[in-house]
Amino acid sequence: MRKDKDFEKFNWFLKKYIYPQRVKIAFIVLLILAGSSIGNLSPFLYGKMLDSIVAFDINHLMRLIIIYFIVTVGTTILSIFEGYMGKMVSFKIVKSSQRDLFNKIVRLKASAFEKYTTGELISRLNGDSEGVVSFLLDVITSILNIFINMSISLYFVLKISIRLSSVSIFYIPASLIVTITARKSFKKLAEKRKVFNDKYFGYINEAFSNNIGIKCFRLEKKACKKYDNFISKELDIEKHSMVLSGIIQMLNTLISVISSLYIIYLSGILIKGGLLTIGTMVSFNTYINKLFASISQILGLNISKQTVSVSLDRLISLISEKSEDMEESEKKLKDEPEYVHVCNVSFKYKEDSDAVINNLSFSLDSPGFYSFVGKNGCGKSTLAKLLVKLYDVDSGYMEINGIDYKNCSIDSLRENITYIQKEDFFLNDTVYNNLSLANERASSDDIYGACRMAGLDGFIDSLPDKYDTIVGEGGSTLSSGQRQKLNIARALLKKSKILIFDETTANLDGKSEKNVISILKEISRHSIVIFISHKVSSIVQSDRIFLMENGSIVDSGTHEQLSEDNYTYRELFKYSNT
Ligand SMILES: Nc1ncnc2c1ncn2[C@@H]1O[C@H](COP(=O)(O)OP(=O)(O)OP(=O)(O)O)[C@@H](O)[C@H]1O
Repeated sequence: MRKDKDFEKFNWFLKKYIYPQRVKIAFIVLLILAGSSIGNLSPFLYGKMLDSIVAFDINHLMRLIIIYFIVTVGTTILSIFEGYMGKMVSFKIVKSSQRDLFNKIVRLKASAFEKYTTGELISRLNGDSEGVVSFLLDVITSILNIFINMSISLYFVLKISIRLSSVSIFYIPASLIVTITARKSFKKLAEKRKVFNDKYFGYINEAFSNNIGIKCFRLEKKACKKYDNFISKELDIEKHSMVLSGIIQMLNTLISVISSLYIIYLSGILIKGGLLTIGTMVSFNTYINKLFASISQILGLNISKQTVSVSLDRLISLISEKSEDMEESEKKLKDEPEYVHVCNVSFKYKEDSDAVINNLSFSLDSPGFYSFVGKNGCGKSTLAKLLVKLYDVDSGYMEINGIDYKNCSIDSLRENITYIQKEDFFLNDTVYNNLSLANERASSDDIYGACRMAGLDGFIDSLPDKYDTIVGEGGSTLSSGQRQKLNIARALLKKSKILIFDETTANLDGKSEKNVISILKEISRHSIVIFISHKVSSIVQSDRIFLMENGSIVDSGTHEQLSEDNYTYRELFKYSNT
């Protein structure tokens, strides 16, 4: 059963990534075979040269030297060419599997994304496929060669002396026992190393991306100490690996030494009895070593398979995660959306956690400025995420323009709903390119116009390279208010009929907030604007405010109505100024 599983996963990888390169791989195999067939002549020639020296046949020795020189140069040229081609093919296969993995990762469902840390994903993307590809290519390109080497060596070994070849009766079973015993330990070690790498990359990513927090809380020492802990854990793994390799190496050396000494002892007896020459003894030694090297290569591949199988499991488990495109539904929004209905919706992030959205219902049937307010953690942002189908509801029903969310294509939904999330989303690119992410079709004039409306034109003009200024990783060179204004400009560029803003005015100064709200009010004349905020000054002009508590909507109305009728609402904004 286990074997079948292993076969299945290796077969899957072979078919998907190695098979498309079959012609080049076949050519590499041919090069290897040609190289090793010529190379196999060397020990034979060497033995003959020694015998010519002993026989004082200098003319024959000269001929043999010339042939030996040609054979050596020829094999080297073939091996350089084969090495180059091998690297190219391996690069292509690794990159094609990494491309697929990257495509998969960026399309993972938000819920699947939460299962892995960033470091874990980086570790799987970079570390796992390379190991698998190099192992499989190694097997494919060397297996034939190994068997040819084995057959040729075996032929010469048996031809030179059957009595000397009896050493194999000890060597082969002894080596097999060592390999089989070592396999399990190497697999366990590989699993341990992968888990370590995931945590290590996760920590590095965390430490670098939180560098300001680390500075502010004076955590540099702690951060370095934690890094030292990682080093000592890695050292433990390395030690374990070295001890294991050391033991295996020791056992293999013992097997080899015993075999060699046995050969020398027996050769002595045979030479004394005139049954063997010094030259043939040297040739025999070289061929038997080649034979043993081929056997140990096969056994080595068997051990590597255990390590690679761990990498392959990790690749497959990531590839088999649910991605959004796997669930892409057929129904597309034909027209621009005009209404959204949410009926008795409930949702929890994890199976075993409490519901974050509880029997929530509301309808937005016409353009307007709709605000969602409530205490921290009451589920406002979660609701926004459900509205763009980042998560699927557990129960209840959501529809947009008559299409059930369950059947509505994610592409068409997100094309028609602009969601400006609370967390910043900026690439380390120019201001211009960051803006055009919202709408690739937007012209320069559209982009300049949107920035003017968002109150950004003065600021952008003051930048050294204006719109070509690089904003830094995550927009780190911009202030939080400037980032929010850029987000408003993005929303203006996307021009959709439904817009969701999650705390988009939280960091704006009074004047900028007023400007942004008046723009959004203007947009809300023909679009549905959903606005999440803790600032009463941002929501006071809303056409309707939904008050949320524990994942449900408990009341709704205008600011005046709620202020008058609802105690919770009054308490919520008790300390805010309008
Ligand atoms: N990815 C997640 N996985 C698990 N739980 C989550 C996740 N995101 C949010 N939560 C939990 O869901 C609840 C609602 O969070 P949500 O962000 O929707 O609240 P909110 O009303 O927007 O809060 P705030 O006003 O503080 O922004 C919280 O208890 C939070 O801990």
